[in-house]
Amino acid sequence: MNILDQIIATKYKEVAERKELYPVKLLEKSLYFETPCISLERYLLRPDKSGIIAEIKRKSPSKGDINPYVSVERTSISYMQAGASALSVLTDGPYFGGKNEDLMTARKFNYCPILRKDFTVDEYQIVEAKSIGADAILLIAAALEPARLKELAAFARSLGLEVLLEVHNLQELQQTLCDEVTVVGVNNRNLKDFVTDVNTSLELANHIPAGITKISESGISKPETLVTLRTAGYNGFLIGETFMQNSRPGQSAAAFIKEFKQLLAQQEVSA
Ligand SMILES: O=C(O)c1ccccc1NCC(=O)[C@H](O)[C@H](O)COP(=O)(O)O
Repeated sequence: MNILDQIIATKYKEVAERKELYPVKLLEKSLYFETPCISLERYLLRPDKSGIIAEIKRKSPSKGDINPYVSVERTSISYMQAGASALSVLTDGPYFGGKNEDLMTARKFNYCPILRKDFTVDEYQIVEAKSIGADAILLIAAALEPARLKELAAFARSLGLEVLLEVHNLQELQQTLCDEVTVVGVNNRNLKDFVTDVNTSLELANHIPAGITKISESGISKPETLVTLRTAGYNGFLIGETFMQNSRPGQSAAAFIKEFKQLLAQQEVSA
């Protein structure tokens, strides 16, 4: 059993418990059901933005504690002031130290797309995502049968949420890409050994159909890497650890984005 299998097994149990505690009828009373979602895809494609989705991540299976007592209010605001295009908030508790309240805090203080980064296996979690103010959800190809993934994607779209389809290889991409998905994320982290390699993104870039918004996820630690990924056709870059391992993640993001923009300007001059 790899770590993803373990997380998913825990998630099914958690969802069954939450359904009892907070029934769908209750979640549907949330005011966020009246609020239109902010498009992640649109923000990633905006030329005035960096394409960075800055993540709030307290801990992880690969690194253990990263920034367990982070202030979500301060960090989310400073990420957006630094020039991030969107926020990603890990809401999984057992493996990532997150909670729904983290996303609700980020929602309260920011007008920007927010990805609920969790391990979605059931429609209930999609209703929950909408009820806490998320704009997009994650569906992981390695965790779902293709037909089930399509069903969940269609359900998310029916609530106005965007779907980020996460793949690790060509087979997953070919099996799961469907009409309901317009944003694909390539995860550079091998979930068997946790090794990250951005070549995973570079190798898959040309296999993702034109018209799909492409995101490279995990293990990005240098602004130069973003330039390479952008040249390969990526529109978005999901970054957690690199920022979160700093006591002030927003400052780390600001320095990173400044350098990225300088590199892009140099690239334009020399083109
Ligand atoms: O981060 C992990 O250790 C991990 C392990 C198992 C499943 C998922 C995991 N991470 C979730 C993510 O997708 C990342 O948080 C995200 O892509 C950002 O990655 P990074 O910039 O490397 O923190």
